[in-house]
Amino acid sequence: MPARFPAFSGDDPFDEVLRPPTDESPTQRAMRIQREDDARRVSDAIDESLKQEQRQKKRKKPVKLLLLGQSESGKSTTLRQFQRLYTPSAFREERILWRAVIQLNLVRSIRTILDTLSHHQSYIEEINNPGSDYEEDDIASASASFHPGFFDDLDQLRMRLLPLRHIEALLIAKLVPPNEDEATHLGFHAASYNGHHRGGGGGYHVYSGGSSNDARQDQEVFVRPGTKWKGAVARGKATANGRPLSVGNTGIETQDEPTATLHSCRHDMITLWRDPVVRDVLRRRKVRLEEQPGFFLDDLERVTSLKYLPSDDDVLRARLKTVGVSEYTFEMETSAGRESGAEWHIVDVGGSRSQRQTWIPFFDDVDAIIFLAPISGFDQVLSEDRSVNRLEDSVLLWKMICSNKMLAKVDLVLFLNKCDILDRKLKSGIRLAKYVRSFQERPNDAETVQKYFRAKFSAIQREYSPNPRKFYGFCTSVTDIITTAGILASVRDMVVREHLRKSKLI
Ligand SMILES: Nc1nc2c(ncn2[C@@H]2O[C@H](COP(=O)(O)OP(=O)(O)OP(=O)(O)O)[C@@H](O)[C@H]2O)c(=O)[nH]1
Ligand SMILES: [Mg+2]
Repeated sequence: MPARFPAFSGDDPFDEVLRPPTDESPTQRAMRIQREDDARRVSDAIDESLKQEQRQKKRKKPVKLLLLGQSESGKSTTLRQFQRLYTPSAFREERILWRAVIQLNLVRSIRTILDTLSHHQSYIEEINNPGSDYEEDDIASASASFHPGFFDDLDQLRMRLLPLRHIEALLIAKLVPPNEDEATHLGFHAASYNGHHRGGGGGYHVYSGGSSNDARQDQEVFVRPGTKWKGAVARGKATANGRPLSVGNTGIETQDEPTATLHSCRHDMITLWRDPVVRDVLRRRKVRLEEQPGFFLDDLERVTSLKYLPSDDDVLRARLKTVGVSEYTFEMETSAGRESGAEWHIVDVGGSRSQRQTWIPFFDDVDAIIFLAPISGFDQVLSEDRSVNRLEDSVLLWKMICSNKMLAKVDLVLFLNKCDILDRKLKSGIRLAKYVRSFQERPNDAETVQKYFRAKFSAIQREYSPNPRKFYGFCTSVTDIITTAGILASVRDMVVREHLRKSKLI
């Protein structure tokens, strides 16, 4: 085959062109050297500016943090803590928008109490039925705390609390976008009746009547992450000509109706929650509202006041389920050492089982993962699958994350979360060994239990990680402002340090 180009002579083809002319005069030579020096200076300046740009880019590359864990593990709460600490003015401005969420949490707690009482009442009716085969002792024990007229009083209370049904619908319409179909049942609800309610399922419903809103009202309220729902609530707060605008999808809200109604119902709600008989029924039916997310019954007076503005603590304790995956981007507002002003992307995901396949695209280019394992859930089941123990689910998820090859180089931060609830449970006499046999005869106190879990989760990390990596474990209660501030500051410093180290290696 003929060669397309003449054979390469070995001489530099540019030599001929660039070589100084042989007949160059001294003046021409000086001018040429001057030109070449100028050109070199320009070229060096361009090189330097390119390098600067590159350095700038490396420095500007945002810190990317991914929050993972099962539903209700505390991911969104951790994100709120980051926002509270590092973008405090934005967090403060948004507090009022959480009022609707907290009001809904409260209304739902009241509904749970009334539902529990209804079920207990129908159980009593059933066991008292002449044809029933219940033992005398069962009957006596189930009815023990009821004084004559209790159920009549309860019926009247129910009637007076009827407006809460409308308020619940209003608040849901405000928060939940229309046409959303992913939602779980109010997990706690089903749990409370599971294995207790032997009656025919009848009983009264908390609120009379039925509507197409009933199905929505039985679901756990959720939002797609981002600020859309906040926009909807904020629009609801806007005023035109001094008059409040209609809100959400219903257009039926008048003057801040939820606040006014909750205020007018407050005495009845307080009576219900403080009643020793009601507490006794909740205890018998193992309904531990205090341990449930979005618990505000102990703050009824404050939360139902007409001028209620959620505190930081309230915002952290509010419950709003996440569906979907979203990146929250913010610049650290406060001075955070050298990294003040750095851009952070924190990815918050929905943790329920149906949501987990949406996590994978976010595994790319992550600096660190905070994995939340709520260790207080050792005696609970998932609300989306009641055959699965929560702790077991967390352990399996942790194994999956540790062994995932895409995440092999990502640093892992583990939050063994909800330690405050764990502590209360252990103190109330619930024994870990009953649910985790390998715990054996160890002392059933918070310190030993936390140490045990820490060792187990660390061992999984070591065993399942494809290669050694940085790993940090903390025992947390992410609703607690003071302890969490310290932990997040450590996490921030650690993540930033590693981020810079990796940027320098690029
Ligand atoms: N007592 C207590 N409550 C907590 C703690 N962490 C979170 N919570 C509460 O638990 C509830 C659930 O927390 P979220 O942050 O919404 O959970 P999540 O992981 O984002 O859940 P999904 O959005 O469903 O995936 C909220 O009401 C929180 O206030 C904790 O350490 N202690
Ligand atoms: Mg969430």
